Amino acid sequence: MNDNVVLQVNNVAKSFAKNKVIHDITFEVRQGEVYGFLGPNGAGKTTLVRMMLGLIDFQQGIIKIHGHDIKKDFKSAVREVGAIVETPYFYPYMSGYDNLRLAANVYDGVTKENIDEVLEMVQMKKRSKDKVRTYSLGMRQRLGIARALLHKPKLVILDEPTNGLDPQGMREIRELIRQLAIERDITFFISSHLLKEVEVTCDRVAILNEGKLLATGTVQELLKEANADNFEDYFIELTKKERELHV
Ligand SMILES: Nc1ncnc2c1ncn2[C@@H]1O[C@H](COP(=O)(O)OP(=O)(O)OP(=O)(O)O)[C@@H](O)[C@H]1O
Repeated sequence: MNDNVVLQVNNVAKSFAKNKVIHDITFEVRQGEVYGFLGPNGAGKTTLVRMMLGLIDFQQGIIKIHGHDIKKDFKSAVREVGAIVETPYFYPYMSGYDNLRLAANVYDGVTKENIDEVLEMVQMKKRSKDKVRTYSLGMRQRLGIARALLHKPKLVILDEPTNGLDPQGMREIRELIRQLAIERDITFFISSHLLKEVEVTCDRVAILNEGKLLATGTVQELLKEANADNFEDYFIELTKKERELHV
């Protein structure tokens, strides 16, 4: 394996009963990049994220995290991942700090210093002694990212990280992700249906539609290849072509 590769998804397919929802997908994510997994509602993003975390099984292909096969070497693979899938849950009547302390019990060797460090990283140190019920949605999301970082994972997976946030909250999360990737060399895999969000946050993107991977690359590369000048037009055209093939 190339040391630079943190996530490998190789020829992966998944069906629910007879309904194939992921079709032979292959891509890889490199150390330190912010990778956007973009697709309309129902494309299969959450399904793939859950497969990557070992939460659901799949019939075909291999998923490796930092070289560890999620099926054959589950413990080593998940040790390398931090994730937020859906809205992170916290005990509302406990402080942010105490919530993290509780979460830290799950891992070996996470110290008080590690908790302080992740709170600092997401700029939540000042509010960490306040009860979570007093936090805004954006603050809860930042605390969720702190929790995902506690065991120093190689890869952080965020499923729709700005869902429900106002524009200011969205920008804060976006800037935090970019900052952590650049300053801490943390690799992010972000699933989203928000084009603008992915365009401004991610180094490279994969476009998923009806369980099929239609394109991968930087936004600039994709636009150049298709001779398009705006990402929204490109995306709608690309997914429309695919839809038309099926009518
Ligand atoms: N447990 C399940 N049983 C049967 N079908 C499922 C199950 N989970 C997901 N699906 C189907 O798989 C397809 C992909 O769903 P998924 O939730 O992964 O899409 P998504 O891209 O995350 O969409 P959204 O942006 O709306 O969350 C959909 O057709 C969905 O109905």
